[in-house]
Amino acid sequence: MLDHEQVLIRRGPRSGLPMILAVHSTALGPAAGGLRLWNYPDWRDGLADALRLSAAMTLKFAVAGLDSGGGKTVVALPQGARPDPARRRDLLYDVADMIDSLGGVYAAGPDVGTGPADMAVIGEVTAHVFCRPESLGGSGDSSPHTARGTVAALRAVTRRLYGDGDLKGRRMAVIGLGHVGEHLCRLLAAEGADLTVTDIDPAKTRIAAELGAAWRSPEEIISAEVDVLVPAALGGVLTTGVVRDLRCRAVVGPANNQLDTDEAGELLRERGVIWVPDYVVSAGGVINAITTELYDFDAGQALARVNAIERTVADLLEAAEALGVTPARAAQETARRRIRAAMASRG
Ligand SMILES: NC(=O)c1ccc[n+]([C@@H]2O[C@H](COP(=O)([O-])OP(=O)(O)OC[C@H]3O[C@@H](n4cnc5c(N)ncnc54)[C@H](O)[C@@H]3O)[C@@H](O)[C@H]2O)c1
Repeated sequence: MLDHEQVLIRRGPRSGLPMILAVHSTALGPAAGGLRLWNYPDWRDGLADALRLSAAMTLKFAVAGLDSGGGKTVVALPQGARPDPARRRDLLYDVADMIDSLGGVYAAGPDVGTGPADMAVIGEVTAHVFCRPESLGGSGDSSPHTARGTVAALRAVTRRLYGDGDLKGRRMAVIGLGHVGEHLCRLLAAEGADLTVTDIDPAKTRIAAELGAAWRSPEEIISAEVDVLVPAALGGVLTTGVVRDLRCRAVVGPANNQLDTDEAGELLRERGVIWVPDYVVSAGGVINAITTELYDFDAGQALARVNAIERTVADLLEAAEALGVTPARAAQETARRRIRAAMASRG
């Protein structure tokens, strides 16, 4: 059964590239979600990605308490192809026309392969875009807000484990010192957390030295004896093998799609390791962008919504315990309840 409200599939008239725009749900409000520019063996794999990612955005907004629905756009590049910089504008105009044709049902932001500069080009054609550069009135880079939201989630988990949300002296092991990871480590260092960090890029040891953080290899950090392991690199980090080796009390980070398999999720629960779904932890960036650009919140109101991730995570952990389910299942239930209530109130 098609779970989505609408899916547009087009060959871009200027670029010739396959483009998929999936609107999963507008039950809570107009849909939003990133534009992914990525390589796929076949354009249909891009379609599968757009369907999966747009449904995940519905969950993300519903759990975050935002009145937005899930959407996503994928431009499927052939394997090994790189977008031609001279023809990037063609590609972005093709996407912009597609977005504009929906008349505000869906707005796009950046995702893998795109950034604020691309949103500026899309904004030349349609108003339904967010995360344009700040110089153009957009909210720009979302990673500082994603990092801020991650700190809020870490506070909730720390309170759950130790009775208070003070991060001072708490041992945190951060995997990945990229855009989000570096901001996050700076915030955690300012709170007095005891940091261990890693990255595959040895140049990042400079950040560790500056913050007084211990450095481990990516292999070693998995079994570091810490309070919380914080994945902030790529997806799929939690395989069953990795979960068996964990010596932390919780895994809470912004990296997308952390669970390699459902089995790994079950094993976390059996081992008594708290895991909070990444789409809840990483919502700060999109919360800031959507609230400031699409809901006209001021910076203070947007920050309050990002910090509210602490309450969201605390509620999820409580519900999970009360129902005897994982936080992931509790998050899905929360989302379904909100969406059902919105649909019922619309009749
Ligand atoms: N940027 C945002 O606002 C945002 C929002 C939501 C989710 N996320 C997710 O957060 C994660 C980090 O995003 P980002 O924007 O910081 O990405 P990024 O590409 O800037 O940083 C990723 C970092 O991880 C490192 N890395 C890659 N593989 C590694 C490994 N195996 N071990 C250790 N380090 C490794 C890279 O060298 C890089 O420094 C991603 O999964 C992203 O999807 C980001």
